[in-house]
Amino acid sequence: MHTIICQNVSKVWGLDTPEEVLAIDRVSFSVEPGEFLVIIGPSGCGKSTLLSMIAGLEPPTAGKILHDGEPIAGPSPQRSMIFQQSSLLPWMSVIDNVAFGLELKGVNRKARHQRAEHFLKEVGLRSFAHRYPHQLSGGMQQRACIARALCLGTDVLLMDEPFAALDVQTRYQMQKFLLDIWQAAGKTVVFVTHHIDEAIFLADRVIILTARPGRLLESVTIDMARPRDVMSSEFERHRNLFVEHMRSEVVRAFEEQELVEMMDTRV
Ligand SMILES: Nc1ncnc2c1ncn2[C@@H]1O[C@H](COP(=O)(O)OP(=O)(O)OP(=O)(O)O)[C@@H](O)[C@H]1O
Repeated sequence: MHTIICQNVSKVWGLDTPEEVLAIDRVSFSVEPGEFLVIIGPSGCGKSTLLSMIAGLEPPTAGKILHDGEPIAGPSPQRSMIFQQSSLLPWMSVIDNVAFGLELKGVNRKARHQRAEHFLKEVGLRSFAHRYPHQLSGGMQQRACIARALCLGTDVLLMDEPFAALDVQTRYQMQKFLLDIWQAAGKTVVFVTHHIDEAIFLADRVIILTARPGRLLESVTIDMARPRDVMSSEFERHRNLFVEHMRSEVVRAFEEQELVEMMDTRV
């Protein structure tokens, strides 16, 4: 069985208002259990919109989204979102943040701290358990968010440009770290980025969306062995293929943006 199925999914923001925007247009794809799927596309093409519908934070305007065969009717602990900015609660220690989902489920303090400690160790943050989020670096905060999702026993990690705010070195370390965690934990990952190298480095398969409205342009399987060498000719071949696929879409997105800005500034 597929873990996630999107069938002819569309999303219109501001339906029947002057601000109506068709963000996603009849997109269909599925995600296998344990697959690492990356969604890529030009700015504003609807990547975050699609992810928030899979998370159950927004309903589609048309079409169906299923998780393990069941229609997604709202958020669920089985699907955890990880955003560009850490969503840790600033007034709670790291361990309380990681254990927070279990607290909501009524798990007692000792049991939830034991489980949270296990996942903090997995992400290399055991010695930071009693610090507060502002005492952690950006990369460490994102690792704590991943630990929180794993601690909750989530099936599917939905990641919306989670490393975009990090410097290049930390971003690379976090990509390697995420692959290790994904391989060890056997989770399904749906990861949004507009960074071609990040997509090729991480993905089993990449879905490319067109400029808005986001439609499915291509689905590309990345059949390179891991760990992937960004300097290899094989990586370069994939990079060129993606640049080729995306070039016209990026130009289209940019032209449309310019047009919108021109209309906005017209008196
Ligand atoms: N909550 C919202 N209300 C109204 N319109 C929205 C909302 N969220 C997104 N949109 C619009 O939907 C379109 C797609 O936006 P979305 O953020 O999904 O794109 P994206 O591909 O994730 O962009 P980026 O790569 O720049 O983050 C845009 O035109 C955006 O203005």
